[in-house]
Amino acid sequence: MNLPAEFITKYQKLLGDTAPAFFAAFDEPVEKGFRVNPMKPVTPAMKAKMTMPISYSPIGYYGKVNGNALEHLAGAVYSQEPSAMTVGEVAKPALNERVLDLCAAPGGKTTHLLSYLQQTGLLVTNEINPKRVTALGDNVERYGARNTVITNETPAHLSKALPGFFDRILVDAPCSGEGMFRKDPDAMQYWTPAYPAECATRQREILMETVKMLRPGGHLIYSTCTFAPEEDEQIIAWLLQTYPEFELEPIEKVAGMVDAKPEWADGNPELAKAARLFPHLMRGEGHFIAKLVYRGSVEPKEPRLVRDELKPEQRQLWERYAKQANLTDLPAWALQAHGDQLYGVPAMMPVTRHLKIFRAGIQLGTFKKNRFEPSYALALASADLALPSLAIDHQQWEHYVHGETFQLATTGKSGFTVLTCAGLPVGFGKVVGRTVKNFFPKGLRFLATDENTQL
Ligand SMILES: C[S@@+](CC[C@H](N)C(=O)[O-])C[C@H]1O[C@@H](n2cnc3c(N)ncnc32)[C@H](O)[C@@H]1O
Repeated sequence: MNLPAEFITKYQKLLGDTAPAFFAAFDEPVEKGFRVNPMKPVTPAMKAKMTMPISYSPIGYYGKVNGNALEHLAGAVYSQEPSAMTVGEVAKPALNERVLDLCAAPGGKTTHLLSYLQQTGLLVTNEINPKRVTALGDNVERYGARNTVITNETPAHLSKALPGFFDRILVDAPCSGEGMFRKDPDAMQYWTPAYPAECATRQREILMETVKMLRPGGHLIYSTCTFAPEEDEQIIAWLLQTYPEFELEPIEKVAGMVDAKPEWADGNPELAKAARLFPHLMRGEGHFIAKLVYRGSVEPKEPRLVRDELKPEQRQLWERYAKQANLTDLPAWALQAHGDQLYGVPAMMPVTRHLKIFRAGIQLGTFKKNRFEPSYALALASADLALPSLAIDHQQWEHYVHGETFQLATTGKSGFTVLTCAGLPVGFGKVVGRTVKNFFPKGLRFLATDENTQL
């Protein structure tokens, strides 16, 4: 690979004897990986792929998955390069926490955090870029999350709205992306010797806002996919100098991870508690991760939480559907209607004004004249709910994602039914006699074949 000349000079100086091995790694094949969603069933095709476990993630495997496969479209697997998986493992939220993923699109780390929250607590997942937030929305929906609010905000607006609110914040910072050069050589186009320092300025600005959103005792996880000390050790050194309330917590170094390098910043030996992942030392593209605990003492005021906002007739329609669908023991939602759309907003979400919310919670469905039509998102989030369901085979699933109706061998129970394939909820169908009407979203339909949907 043709690495920029100044990049080579810089890392020759920094890495000394090990620089040749580091440069040689850029000519090795890209490492692929995938995570399994612990909130969904494992299909036989997944089982057959889960042969090379990643030692530091109980849900991570080496290998490639196909974006058109049933398992991917139904949110049972998520493609992620292996070194990026260390971030979710280090961040690992406990059940019921309030978590913020501040720089989240397309959602690799968000879906990893969701795997540990297990539908409890609250994940606010934010993406500043309005184009990228859509992909984040799609990935959260596929993953089947019922506890997530997606915002499209600047860190400054969020910190104003949610001061001292979070138990855990992940800042997977926008960076110079040196760890992406192998996967995406175009990333090198943006690189100049001055680029890491420019990114560092933005990273400090993001962190200044992040600090305002942590509660005392909360954790901050900072990560980048670059090797540049300006954006890694030097950012953490600056954070510790500027905010003495932060303490680094040690990250266990496994599978080739190494201590971060104090000598690449201000020499503070504490910095060695953070971790570096180099492509010549481990199977992955490269990352930097630091975990800090915030020892601030000012307890924030508890915010007012969201409440139901439904017209009586809407409540009636929803309750009628919920009863039919066995949704009696409802998840912790505030039910809110926006126009004819009903959302289940995580009950732990505070009331916020002036925030650009891309999606608050899960879209449950649409109010039609005198009835309620459940949504695709609800089907994908129903793996552990007792909604009426109907098993279809792979062939029927191929017809389903193409938008076709199909026939049952015998008359089925009428009404909206979650269709499952290999145990995975894939969307709604409406059974009328022997016909299953297709409710797979029009925008997602495609011509599926046995070949193009192989996991
Ligand atoms: C490294 S990427 C995030 C990858 C993501 N966490 C994942 O695992 O899929 C960094 C993200 O930060 C966003 N970003 C850029 N400038 C930002 C800013 N000033 N504040 C917050 N986020 C920003 C970018 O749009 C980008 O999506």
